[in-house]
Amino acid sequence: MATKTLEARFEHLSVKDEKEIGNDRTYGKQKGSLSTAVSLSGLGAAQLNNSNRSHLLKLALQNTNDNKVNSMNVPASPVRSSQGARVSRNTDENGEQRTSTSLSEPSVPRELHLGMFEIGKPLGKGKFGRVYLAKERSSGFVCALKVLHKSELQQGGVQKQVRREIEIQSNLRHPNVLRLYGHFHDSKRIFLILEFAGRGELYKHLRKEHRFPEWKAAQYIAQMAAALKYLHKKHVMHRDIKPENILVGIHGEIKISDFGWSVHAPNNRRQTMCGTLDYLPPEMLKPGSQDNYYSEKVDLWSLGVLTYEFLVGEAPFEDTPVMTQRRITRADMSVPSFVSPEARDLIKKLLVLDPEKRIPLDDIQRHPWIVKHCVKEAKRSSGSSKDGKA
Ligand SMILES: Nc1ncnc2c1ncn2[C@@H]1O[C@H](COP(=O)(O)OP(=O)(O)OP(=O)(O)O)[C@@H](O)[C@H]1O
Repeated sequence: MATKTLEARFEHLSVKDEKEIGNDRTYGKQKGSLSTAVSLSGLGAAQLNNSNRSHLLKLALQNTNDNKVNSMNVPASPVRSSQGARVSRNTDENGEQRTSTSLSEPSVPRELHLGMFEIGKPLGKGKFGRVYLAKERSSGFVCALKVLHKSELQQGGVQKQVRREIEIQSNLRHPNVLRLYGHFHDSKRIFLILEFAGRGELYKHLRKEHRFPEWKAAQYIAQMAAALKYLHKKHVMHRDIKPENILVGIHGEIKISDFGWSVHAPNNRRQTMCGTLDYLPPEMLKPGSQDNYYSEKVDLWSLGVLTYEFLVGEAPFEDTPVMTQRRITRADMSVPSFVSPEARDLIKKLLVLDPEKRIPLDDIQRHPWIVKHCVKEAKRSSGSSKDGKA
């Protein structure tokens, strides 16, 4: 089935709650033929060996289906969310209020639930979530399923950020922004159905290559500029642009991810590698700076840091935490001589202390360094398609 059709399919699914789907319950034993029990806690089945796994997962997911309550029978009172999506509030038998969000207005509402997905290999683990490759059973649509434990979100005090991430990301549609197709939850977990980024984290590619050649860096920055232009037009500022928050699609295209996490504790790897401050713009370091003291221009500063790190292999203000802060507030950095004059020019136009004086996104797309590498690439690929090459 064509991708477009499959995506459309997700857009028309309404999101409903489940009763105890995949609760920390042990499956398998009740099916006498199996001696091994599968716990779906944290989708722990991923730790099973391959021969058992697919069969047991099938059984476990089938079981969750058997236990599913048809929540569509529960009377609901529709209200509007801040994003204009229709939100229904139902009360379950435990008195727990459950909320379901309809992303669009499907003529025949369908619910999302774990049983719709075949769970594959783990893709990674974040501070609060585990991410699995998954396939929607009826369409074969491949996606990434992110599982967040409500108790962990609560402990970390990040429920609001997750809610914001869901609200923001589910309304974004751009080739360089990771899609969030939908979400659902049970009493313990929240499941996010995400676009699968086949080539994984950009951060890992950068560490492996140490630094990118100029043509590659320029193409990534052009894609970032296009994505940020789209986001800023929608009044969304990312505020946490860094290689760890960028994924790579199957065709090598970048996908910005991690929305609504700007106040989220930074990734451990970066803490241990080079501190947590590297991408912070000077206006966010000012004492007492609040959300409303800075604008979407913060993303331009981070784009400058990103351009530098792509080309040099390390961030421009990398130092001890105190020195990094000091150097950021003075824009104190030097670009190594192996970086081309055009790239250096763009970095210097982005890493400007006054947010209003940073080069605008439109001008980035017209900058000689971007034009040089992206036009060449466009010509190369149109030439190869004329030749009938892939
Ligand atoms: N859509 C996706 N496609 C492919 N891999 C993914 C996808 N989403 C996440 N991953 C992988 O799973 C890992 C964990 O992702 P997750 O979003 O939970 O955490 P994170 O953003 O890396 O870290 P943190 O939670 O600390 O911000 C990622 O680092 C990435 O390797």
